[in-house]
Amino acid sequence: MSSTEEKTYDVVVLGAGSTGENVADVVVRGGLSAVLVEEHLVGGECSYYACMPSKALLRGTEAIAEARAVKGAAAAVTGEQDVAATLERRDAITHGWDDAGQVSWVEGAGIDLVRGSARLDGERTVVVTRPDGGTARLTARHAVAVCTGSEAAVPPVEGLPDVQPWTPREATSAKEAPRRLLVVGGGYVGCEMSFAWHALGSQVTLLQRGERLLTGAEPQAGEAVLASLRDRGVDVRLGADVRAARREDDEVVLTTAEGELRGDEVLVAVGRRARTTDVGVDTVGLEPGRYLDVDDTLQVRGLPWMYGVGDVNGRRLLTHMGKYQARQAGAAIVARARGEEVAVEDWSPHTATADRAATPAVVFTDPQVASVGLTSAQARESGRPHRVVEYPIGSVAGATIFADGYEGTAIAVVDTEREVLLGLTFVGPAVAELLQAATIAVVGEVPIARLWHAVPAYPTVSEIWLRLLEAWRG
Ligand SMILES: Cc1cc2nc3c(=O)[nH]c(=O)nc-3n(C[C@H](O)[C@H](O)[C@H](O)COP(=O)(O)OP(=O)(O)OC[C@H]3O[C@@H](n4cnc5c(N)ncnc54)[C@H](O)[C@@H]3O)c2cc1C
Ligand SMILES: NC(=O)c1ccc[n+]([C@@H]2O[C@H](COP(=O)([O-])OP(=O)(O)OC[C@H]3O[C@@H](n4cnc5c(N)ncnc54)[C@H](O)[C@@H]3O)[C@@H](O)[C@H]2O)c1
Repeated sequence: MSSTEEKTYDVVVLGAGSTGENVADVVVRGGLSAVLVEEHLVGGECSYYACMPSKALLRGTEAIAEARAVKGAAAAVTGEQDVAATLERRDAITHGWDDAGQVSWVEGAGIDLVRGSARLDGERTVVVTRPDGGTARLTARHAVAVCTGSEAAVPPVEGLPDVQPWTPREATSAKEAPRRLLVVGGGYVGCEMSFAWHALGSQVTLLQRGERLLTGAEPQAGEAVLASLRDRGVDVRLGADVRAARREDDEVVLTTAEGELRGDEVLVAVGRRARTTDVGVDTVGLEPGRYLDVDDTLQVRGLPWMYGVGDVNGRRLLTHMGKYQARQAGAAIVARARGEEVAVEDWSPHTATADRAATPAVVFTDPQVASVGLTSAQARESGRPHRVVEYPIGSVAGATIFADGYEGTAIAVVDTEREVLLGLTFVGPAVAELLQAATIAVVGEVPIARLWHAVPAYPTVSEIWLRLLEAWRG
């Protein structure tokens, strides 16, 4: 495309993260033309600075812990983790931050790609400033899908921006472990990165503002993760109030209510904010910097040609949910382009109902926390009649085989009126793989009476399902 070229597509997608790629793929499969505009790496945060590198940093430690938890196998673990090799494996998993593989997938999928920074310029129009300074003007016949994601939020702490804190990007791509790492925020990123860098050699201090870690999860999850972090030597301070930050030579100094803390780096992991500041949303009457307000077909309210998909709408900041929304939004865009009816009811092919009712998530700490649907607190707030059932996972035969001294807990929230599951949380080693069965039970609203026929194979950890049913029956 020459620097002045103007081009029209059926669909223009801003941002080629995991969400944008999927929107483009679905609409092209539906017979529409699509272009993706990307200013950094095709594949987005997940591939290069989030899910993939963070899990790569954690996996070695997890594999060692699994072997150490089995008498006999433990004897084979005679050394320490090879930190350099773990970082090399992380680098291989991120393809050295080179997106050539994803670019070739985009080409193979029949999607056009334009490199550069995209801004809306009124209805259905996007202006791209390319790396060479040239511009391109793209017009959408049917839809503009804004999939520009989110970025790290920085709390209003005096001096914090000046100390150049690590964001999750630096925490997932660092080339070596800092000797002392201060972590502000005890949510997903703060907990996962505290485990990772502690195991890779850093002395970690984790500062969480509230009285619990992982505040959105069942309290048992935060308690188990807290105990495990402290047990392995991470200094976790709850109720921490970071008031100021400064650099002194090579040190970062944080001032808290309890005094000063010193580190070599500070990771700020206090949540995200929408990447809508420089996307030209003001040219279509929206306020920059806010999450896009969308309906269940991911259409921006009041702007029927515009969709906000993935992190940028703030509904569920998870890769798999962004991709799910992309499938639903893509199907809605195709249907509307064909003049077909779009089904707006729950669980239709065009709506992202699971965002509200059945979002699965895993925190990859040790223990892992795997959850779907409502927690007990959310069930309480919803006012639905429900009962909470809890059972220790360590007492099922499969867990005894899996690891000596397995500790974990399963919590089921049951709708007492309809006798279906509203939500499940598993806390324990390797519980991530229990989650899809739970997601199917919640999404399918499988009656408890039928779940008795879903017999878990013996001796697997899935036997926890049977124990939960027995606990429910009493
Ligand atoms: C440390 C960390 C670990 C995580 N781990 C997990 C995990 O294990 N599992 C999970 O499900 N989720 C995880 N997440 C969340 C996950 O990374 C996000 O939910 C996901 O990446 C969102 O995808 P997206 O495509 O919506 O946005 P992004 O991946 O942010 O993609 C947006 C794209 O838009 C581009 N862009 C932005 N503005 C413009 C513009 N103006 N012009 C052109 N291009 C633009 C960006 O460069 C980017 O490539 C993690 C997040 C973090 C921070
Ligand atoms: N495994 C995964 O799926 C995974 C991993 C990482 C991130 N994510 C996604 O990314 C999102 C962002 O993660 P995150 O950890 O940045 O946010 P988060 O919302 O999970 O946690 C932020 C935490 O920071 C605390 N906090 C806020 N302000 C603070 C302050 N000034 N001082 C100290 N603590 C403060 C909050 O109480 C909260 O517990 C997550 O919500 C999740 O959706 C997912």
